Amino acid sequence: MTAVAPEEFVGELRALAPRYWDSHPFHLRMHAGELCKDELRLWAANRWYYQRCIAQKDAAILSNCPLPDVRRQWRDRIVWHDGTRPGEGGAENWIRLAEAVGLSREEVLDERHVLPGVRFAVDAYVNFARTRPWVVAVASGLTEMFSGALMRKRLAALREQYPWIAEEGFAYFTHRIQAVSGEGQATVDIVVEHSVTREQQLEAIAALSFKCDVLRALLDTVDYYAGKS
Ligand SMILES: O=C(O)c1cc(C(=O)O)c2c(n1)C(=O)C(=O)c1cc(C(=O)O)[nH]c1-2
Repeated sequence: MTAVAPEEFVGELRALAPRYWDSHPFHLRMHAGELCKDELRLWAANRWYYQRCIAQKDAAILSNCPLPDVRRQWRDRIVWHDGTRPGEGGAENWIRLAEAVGLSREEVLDERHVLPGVRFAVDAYVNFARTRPWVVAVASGLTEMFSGALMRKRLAALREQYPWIAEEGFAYFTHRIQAVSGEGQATVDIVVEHSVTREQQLEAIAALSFKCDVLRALLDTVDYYAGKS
């Protein structure tokens, strides 16, 4: 099988957009202002588990990647999430969002609200990055092609529909929206450059599809338990 041209390959990756979680019923209810405080709290506490595992996922990619040029770029992601000192970084900003919706730092960090299905889905993502070739693991992060638009929509909806959430709580999104525009393109460039054969291209497409399943599984679980506690 011969590899398709880069534009066609990127088109195939983008064609997975309908599988992305932006159209998940839980997100639609969030954007419509239909979630109660407890449901937003459940979401924030469970998304925390995703946020805290992303740096480990990225470290797994780093450890499997033999190319200094790629590693140099990729390590910035770990710094972005962890910050350079305690009290900074994306993960910390997620905790501030959780606090703004009414959770204590302690109950976020001890993961008492993290649901089994969420843990399984996120752990599968980290294990994927640990065990698959580094470029395939990088491709699984290509949901970033779709996340900028979703985060902009979410930020506007949260400000408008849930005015009781203090503005400090939104630092995660305001920072992430900026980061993702650059990172999203950089990820596409790495995947295109290093997926040379058709088999590698197909593996990258399958990886993105897997990641869409991870995100959907996470939100299916939250949606199932929302309003039940
Ligand atoms: O809020 C969102 O909808 C959303 C989605 C995604 C994504 O599509 O994977 C990420 C993020 N946020 C995010 O904040 C983030 O740091 C992030 C890292 C990754 C990744 O796979 O490496 N995805 C995402």
